[in-house]
Amino acid sequence: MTAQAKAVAPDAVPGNIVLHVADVFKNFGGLKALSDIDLQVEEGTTHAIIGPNGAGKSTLLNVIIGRLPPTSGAVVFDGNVLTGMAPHEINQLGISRVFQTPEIFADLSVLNNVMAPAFARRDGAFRVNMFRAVMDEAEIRAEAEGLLREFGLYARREDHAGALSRGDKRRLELAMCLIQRPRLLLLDEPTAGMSRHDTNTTIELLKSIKSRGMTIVIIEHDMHVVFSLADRISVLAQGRLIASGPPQQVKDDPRVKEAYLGVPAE
Ligand SMILES: Nc1ncnc2c1ncn2[C@@H]1O[C@H](COP(=O)(O)OP(=O)(O)OP(=O)(O)O)[C@@H](O)[C@H]1O
Repeated sequence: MTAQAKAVAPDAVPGNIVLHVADVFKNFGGLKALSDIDLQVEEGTTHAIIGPNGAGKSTLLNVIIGRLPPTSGAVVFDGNVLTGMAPHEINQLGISRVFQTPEIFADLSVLNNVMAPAFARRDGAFRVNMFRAVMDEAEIRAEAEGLLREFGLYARREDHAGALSRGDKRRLELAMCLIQRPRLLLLDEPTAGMSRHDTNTTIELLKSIKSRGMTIVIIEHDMHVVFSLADRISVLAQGRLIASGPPQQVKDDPRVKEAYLGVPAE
């Protein structure tokens, strides 16, 4: 059976698995960046993907969002095989990604940055959440302002987004994702380069997003962030998934200690 067929077989994917990375391999020439990755993300959970530098985390994220085709295997989201789809089609299905380098419109106001994705969805650029087609500008503005209040950016709403601090830009990008009401939020090192204070603010924000039942996949180096948020942790090392499970189980796994500390597993 092919990986793709296996991924969509009804008995292979339990009902509450929203994302299934099924037997994915990714080679760059002779380099095996990902080998035999099988990862399942349950709806409503926060699933962290961790691993030492060069383990394959960014490659995995890029395969999920369609920026890189897998060499073999498939990614299935909510019953849809994503493999072969363009990144914007994957976004339309309800997957939003917050990038390491915030992708915002620097010359637009903070408020307009948050409103822009909602207009795009309302005006037909997005297929899902069609109820948004009836939203008028006042409703979109009210929702955007609400998000900015929650994210501590309301006072800056008329400022150019380019003038925000690094931490505020990342929170703005998060608000731009949330106004699209994604079903899955992918976070690529959301606190990279942040001060401890900014990191803690972002953790609290993500906890609040998580408490609404959002499914989150997070790639993160900072273990304080990982253990503050994750319900499940999957560990990549040299392109292979070496452990996956609840945080304490993963923390105690000798293979994980070996991957991080170079201490041989018993
Ligand atoms: N486009 C590419 N072409 C060739 N090799 C690549 C490419 N992208 C990544 N690699 C290689 O694949 C391996 C996995 O890289 P990847 O960036 O996915 O790791 P990572 O876990 O995200 O690392 P880091 O934590 O340092 O960002 C590395 O050996 C990297 O050099």
